[in-house]
Amino acid sequence: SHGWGYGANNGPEKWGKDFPVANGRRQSPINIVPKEAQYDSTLKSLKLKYDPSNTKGILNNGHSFQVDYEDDANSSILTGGPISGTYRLKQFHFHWGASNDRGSEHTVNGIKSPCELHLVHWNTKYPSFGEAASQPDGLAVVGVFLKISAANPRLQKVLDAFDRIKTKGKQTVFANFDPKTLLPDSLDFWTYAGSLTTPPLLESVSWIVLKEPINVSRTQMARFRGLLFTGEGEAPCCMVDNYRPPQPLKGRQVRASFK
Ligand SMILES: NS(=O)(=O)c1ccc(C(=O)NCC(F)(F)F)cc1
Ligand SMILES: [Zn+2]
Repeated sequence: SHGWGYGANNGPEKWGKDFPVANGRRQSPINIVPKEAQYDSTLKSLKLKYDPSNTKGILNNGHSFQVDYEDDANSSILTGGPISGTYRLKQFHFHWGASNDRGSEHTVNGIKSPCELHLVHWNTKYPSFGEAASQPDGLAVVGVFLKISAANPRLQKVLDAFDRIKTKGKQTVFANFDPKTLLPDSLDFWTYAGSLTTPPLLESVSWIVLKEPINVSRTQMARFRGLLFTGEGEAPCCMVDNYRPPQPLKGRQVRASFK
């Protein structure tokens, strides 16, 4: 059967058929309107502590590529910000467009970025990621926008792995990568209660979207677009436009950690 994807027949407009929560009350992504975000002085600063030796590998999962981390100890964790307790890093991945005018999931004042990084963490009050993913306070995802600028040397190691994960299902060894190197100087953020942006669209995510983008060059973006949605031996389909558009806010409040 044809699973979900980003094509005309299985894309975001069709997900509600198999996943009715697609029309739920806390869906992601959203359009962020900075002027309507409420500054909340009680928000703590974000604390991210990552151990590069936890890096497990890099995988083309047919929707994006992700870098997976060991999560059987509190060595790569997120604390502070809007969350209470300790959340462990599970993986990070990206969403991007076929051209530089689109690709991000969150938008700011209706403006799309060419790419968006998601660092996915789960609440250690639950026994596992899978368990946490079904709880309203189970996950915390840090979103970082990428903007076209000079080449970002911190992305090079990720890009250099693409030749080995070109097709769906391929994974390769990837070691000692510190995701902290992908973060901007400022950890100022917007935060709101949302969901996974891909099926099963579970409403379990505390979203933490950084205000400051990181750089990516046109050439580096072109290499993202060289990955394939399709598996080896299938008619090749470029992995591009793997983003869900903004969803209705439905009365939710977006808070800002900064004035
Ligand atoms: N794009 S996102 O919102 O950061 C995002 C993050 C994680 C997952 C994920 O682990 N899906 C598999 C699961 F949990 F079993 F359903 C999907 C989307
Ligand atoms: Zn994502």
